Amino acid sequence: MKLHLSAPSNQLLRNNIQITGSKSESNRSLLLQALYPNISIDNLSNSDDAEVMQKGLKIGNGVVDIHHAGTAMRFLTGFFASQEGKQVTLTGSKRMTERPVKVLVEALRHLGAEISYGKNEGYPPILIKGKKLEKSQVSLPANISSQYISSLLLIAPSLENGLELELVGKITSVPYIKMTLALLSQIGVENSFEGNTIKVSPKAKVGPVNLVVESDWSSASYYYSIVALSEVGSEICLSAYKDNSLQGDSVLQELYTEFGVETRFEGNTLVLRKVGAPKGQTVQFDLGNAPDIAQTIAVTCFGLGMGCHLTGLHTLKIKETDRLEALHTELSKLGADISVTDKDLTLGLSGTMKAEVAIDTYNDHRMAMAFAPLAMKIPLYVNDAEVVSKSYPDFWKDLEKLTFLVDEV
Ligand SMILES: O=C(O)C1=C[C@@H](OP(=O)(O)O)[C@@H](O)[C@H](O)C1
Ligand SMILES: C=C(OP(=O)(O)O)C(=O)O
Repeated sequence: MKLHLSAPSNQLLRNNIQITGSKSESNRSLLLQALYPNISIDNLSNSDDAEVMQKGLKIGNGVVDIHHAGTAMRFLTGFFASQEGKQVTLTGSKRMTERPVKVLVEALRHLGAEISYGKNEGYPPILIKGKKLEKSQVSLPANISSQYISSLLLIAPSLENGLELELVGKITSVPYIKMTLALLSQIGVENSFEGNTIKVSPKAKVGPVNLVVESDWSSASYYYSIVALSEVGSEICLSAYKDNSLQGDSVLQELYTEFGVETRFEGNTLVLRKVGAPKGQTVQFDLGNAPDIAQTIAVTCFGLGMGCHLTGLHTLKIKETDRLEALHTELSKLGADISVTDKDLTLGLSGTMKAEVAIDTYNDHRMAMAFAPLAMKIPLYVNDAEVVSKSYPDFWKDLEKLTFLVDEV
């Protein structure tokens, strides 16, 4: 599906949007619920990733296809490896077979798991024969993906002696690890994270306990971008959020003040307001703790004619696509002065912005959603726009609520 996008007739926005639960919190909560059936969950994500996670958890034996869902791939690997009697092949989209799982597989094997590779060493598909994991201590590199660590932590309380992890190297995407530990605390599992050591106590029974998933902050980022690109005085209300979020992307509240966007809470509603011009001509952010908002921020800067230097982007090359390359290609098409390395991105001050460019999305939901706000400034096309369903199936409908013109061509 190719879409043509153009701006709302009135650039002074006033809208309310309801966003469903965080896919990260949802997929963790679903896994914990499979281990501890006394858990109930509210405001679950309606994303494809949460759907494949639910389907995957129900399968006893056979092939589990998790499509593009990185969290489902990593979390289900730990889950099935620790479930005695289960025998599954975990696979996914072509891109998923290029996203590494070796660190996780090695750690699980060290704990006693039986996992082998279906095709290429270190990558899905993987064949898992569920076993009782006897050991309770393992060390693993922490600089590639935090999802490996979260996968181990989620099954940790179900192991006889709990788990002690020693994290080696610079720890990446730390808030996602803390989110996992916070959810364990919410279901009454004792844990600690000191220095590079994480300890989780065993727990045989949980609950009953209700987990209320906060709405998705990564999805909220696209509205931050829209408000940043709108007229002073614009307001968008998003629900339902918490001011003590478990999601690292809630750092948007601070980062977007640089672009003249202020955030306030009215109960569980997040109110984004454009209060003035950006503070400066360039921004410099380390996004090692919030990698999923890198695309949004780069595009916001381009739309505002600002420069930026974004660091801490070393994980972007192994996500849904190589996001650094994809940003380089697509922003260049629009006229940006952009350079990337394997861990950072630099955007020069931009003057021109080419209209009617067709943005390629590379099977990456965030490419489609990050570029959409640019329609506030110039009409553009988005190719394969259905990719948004990975995390936010209602995205285009919600843009129409803001009176963007969204036409299938
Ligand atoms: O644990 C999670 O829910 C996630 C962790 C992050 O991945 P990395 O730790 O691989 O950066 C993030 O990019 C992803 O969207 C979701
Ligand atoms: C990287 C992402 O997801 P995952 O790794 O779970 O596929 C994302 O949603 O931006």
